[in-house]
Amino acid sequence: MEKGTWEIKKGFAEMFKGGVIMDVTTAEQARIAEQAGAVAVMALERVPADIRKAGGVARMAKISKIKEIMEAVSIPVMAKVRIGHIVEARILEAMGVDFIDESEVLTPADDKYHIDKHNFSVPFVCGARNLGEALRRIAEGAAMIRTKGEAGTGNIVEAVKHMRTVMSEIRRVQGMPFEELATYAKEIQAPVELLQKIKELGRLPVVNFAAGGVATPADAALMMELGADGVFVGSGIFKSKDPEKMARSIVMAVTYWSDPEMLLKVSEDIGEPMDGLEIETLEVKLQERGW
Ligand SMILES: O=C(CO)[C@H](O)[C@H](O)COP(=O)(O)O
Repeated sequence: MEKGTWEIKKGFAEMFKGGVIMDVTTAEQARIAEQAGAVAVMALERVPADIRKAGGVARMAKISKIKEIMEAVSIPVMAKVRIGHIVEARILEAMGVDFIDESEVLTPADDKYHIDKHNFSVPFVCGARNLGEALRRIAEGAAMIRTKGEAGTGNIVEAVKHMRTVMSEIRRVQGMPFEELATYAKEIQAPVELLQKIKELGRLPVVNFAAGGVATPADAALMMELGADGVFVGSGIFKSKDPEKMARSIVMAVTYWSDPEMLLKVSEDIGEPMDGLEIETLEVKLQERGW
């Protein structure tokens, strides 16, 4: 099969729809994620709550760590690179990871430019807080979008804000006559061709997951209710008191997000969720990285 075409990259991301992608830092965590029913894992050095706590520069995970995770599971393995770090991305592509996340959770390598993702065979996912940001990333070649939220806080409010923003901007585009699209494209700094596509499809042209701050099964189901195609969870699982239970319950909640009886059942026995942080108290907002 031809490798690395736009259709293949985009189609691969579509296979994750309705699923949960879990951040993992060890082979052991990757196995927990796979057994819980994650559709993919994201290899990184530390989960966002720990990155936030430790401060300093957060980079691509150690090669040995990523290899260990790739060997431990049969589901796809994603890994993060710093925004604009072309070489970290080339290294991950050479390793054969399945997907790259050009992520604001790591310290940016470039304060102006994101990676030209068309230059890679491996597909990329990128974060966005609004439609303009999502479309700029897609124009650069991202085959999947995730709303940013505020990673590592266990606070769902920013994830909700970003998903609601993207969805309401899509609805606005749907109602716009064609002659207004060019001006709106200029306003949100997005290519007009992509806005035309959105008007046609009534959604983003790639899969859009929610991320950043999911800490309970109810949080995960809320993001599905708001229109997410699936959910990324990191700290919410591995900073909870019982990661195995929490991972399983979050997967169930994403599958049965519209069934309150089922949500009640899967929310009953999850152990203690991670501690949460108020957004107003944060010194660093990861969501502000990238543009
Ligand atoms: O950047 C990500 C998506 O790839 C993180 O996995 C996600 O944002 C995790 O956030 P949290 O730790 O709050 O669940």
